Amino acid sequence: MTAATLPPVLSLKNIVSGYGGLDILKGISLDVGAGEFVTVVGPNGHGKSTLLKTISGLVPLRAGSISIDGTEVTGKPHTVAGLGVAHVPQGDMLFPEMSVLENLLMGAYLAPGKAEIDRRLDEVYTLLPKLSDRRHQIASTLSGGERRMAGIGRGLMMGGRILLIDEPSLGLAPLIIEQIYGVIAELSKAGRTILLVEENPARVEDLADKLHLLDDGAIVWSGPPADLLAREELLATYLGG
Ligand SMILES: Nc1ncnc2c1ncn2[C@@H]1O[C@H](COP(=O)(O)OP(=O)(O)OP(=O)(O)O)[C@@H](O)[C@H]1O
Repeated sequence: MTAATLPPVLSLKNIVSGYGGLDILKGISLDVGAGEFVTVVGPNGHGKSTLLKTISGLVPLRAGSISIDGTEVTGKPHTVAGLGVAHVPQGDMLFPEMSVLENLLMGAYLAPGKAEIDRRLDEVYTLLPKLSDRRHQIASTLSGGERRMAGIGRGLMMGGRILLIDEPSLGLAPLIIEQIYGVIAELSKAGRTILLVEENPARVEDLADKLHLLDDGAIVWSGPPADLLAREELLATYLGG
């Protein structure tokens, strides 16, 4: 079978979710193939974080379906994590009084045993050597960039093949954003499947295979990042520039 005929590893069909009486996602469909890097861009508050939380089961699905490797999932967080989906949430969500190592180990709560935990830890330290240097440092004393790396490292400790990454550049200085995207590019090159949400399409121009533009809980445009960046009218209408 060629790559084009392989079933997607993650497939969303008409998903609807929200909070209280309000639907935030209003029927989203998208596929992510094995090893693909897909980005969803859109302005603040239009449902990007809700999309990732719905996939990982943190926000209940109201309609539609989510499939992983062709099998529909129930949406319970531990079930989704057990299928290899790791969520790197916005704002790191580290345990501030724990060390880097303790935070990383929290990510491996579903790992089958110590040997597998050690294997994942080695992999994280190889990819993110700074975390190895700072393994005994308390998380609250890390810099913003180091915290973001620890958040990504904890996601990798979940053993995820499919990474859901929520606005990794949020609140970071430009140089640090470059470093974080360098790490994400390495993960992609190493074959991880990535679904990332971001406000700024230029950040993923050279990285993403496919980009979806989200507006008010619906996908209004899909294509390669360079095509969106060339469409000034779309950028002005949906992203304010
Ligand atoms: N727990 C919640 N309860 C009620 N409303 C919520 C909750 N979380 C998010 N919302 C609302 O859902 C909408 C979409 O929020 P979401 O965080 O998904 O957007 P976003 O595109 O990721 O924006 P941002 O980049 O600012 O995080 C917003 O109007 C937000 O106020």
